[in-house]
Amino acid sequence: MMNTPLLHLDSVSKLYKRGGLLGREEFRAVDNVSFHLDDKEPQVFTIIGESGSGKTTLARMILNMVRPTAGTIFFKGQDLASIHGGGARRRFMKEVQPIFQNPFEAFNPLKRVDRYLFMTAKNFTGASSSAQHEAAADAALNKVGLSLGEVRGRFPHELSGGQLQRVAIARALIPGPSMIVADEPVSMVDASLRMSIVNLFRTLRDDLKVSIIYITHDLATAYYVSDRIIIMRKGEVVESGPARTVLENPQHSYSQLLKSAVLSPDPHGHGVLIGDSAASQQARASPHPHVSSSEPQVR
Ligand SMILES: Nc1ncnc2c1ncn2[C@@H]1O[C@H](COP(=O)(O)OP(=O)(O)OP(=O)(O)O)[C@@H](O)[C@H]1O
Repeated sequence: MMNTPLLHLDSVSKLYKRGGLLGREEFRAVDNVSFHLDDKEPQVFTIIGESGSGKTTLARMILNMVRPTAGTIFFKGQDLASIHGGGARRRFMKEVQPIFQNPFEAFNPLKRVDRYLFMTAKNFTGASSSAQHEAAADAALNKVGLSLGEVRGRFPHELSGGQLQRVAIARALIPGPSMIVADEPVSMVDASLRMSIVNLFRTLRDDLKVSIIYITHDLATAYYVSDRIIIMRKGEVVESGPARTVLENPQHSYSQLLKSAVLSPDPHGHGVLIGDSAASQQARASPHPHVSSSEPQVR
């Protein structure tokens, strides 16, 4: 018998109405998406696709911030639509934590970042003394390679984008979640630091048994970090499966285009991930390393 999945999306769609009074039409931002994450083995599950493919809408539905128009999302067997009231919401938020694209928007510029950590500890760990809140904040910061000493009293603008995104990840860890939904978490981070952030996801998966939903348009980090991948296009899943299989042997023409954008042929006819060579230096210099004018736009 299959055990209850951690997360299960069953034929999930989101429709928006578009246009003015005349010519108003329904637009499918997410179209009949189904997948599940196993409860036993934590994974980095990547949702990849170009701009407008519905990734953020899907993330918001998984976070229970947006209701699907059709279909059902289950977390540990519970239908998200059945979560009502403060207590139930808090229990869900303790289990499923978000990380957003721009840490400078996620933190109020006038508020010291350590306050967010203390508040999260206060709200989610049951600890009541400020010494306990500080200990929880420091422990979470240590998991992302920082310490309370480094961020204490600092305002967001006093940290780099990479540091601030680490603080956001530390904050997300304080409640002890079983899943983190990270929507484009590295696109505002300096290219040279991206790999260190996605590496962190693997550490969290292995050491803390947290499942990560990694939403991105960045093929290089996706290829490197993912256990499983779904590729979205215009709201639909066009391909899914183990990351290596999908990216090494894409079946769908759109996935093949994606592959050609991130892999370059080597003399033996195998694809080579843009890695350590001149190509990667060029990739680091460019905000969209996998995109060149002759290749598909993957944003
Ligand atoms: N609240 C809304 N009302 C109407 N249309 C919306 C709404 N939210 C998203 N959309 C539309 O749904 C489509 C999918 O958007 P979504 O943000 O999910 O895509 P995405 O893959 O995350 O793209 P990006 O990487 O640019 O954020 C887009 O065409 C967008 O304009």
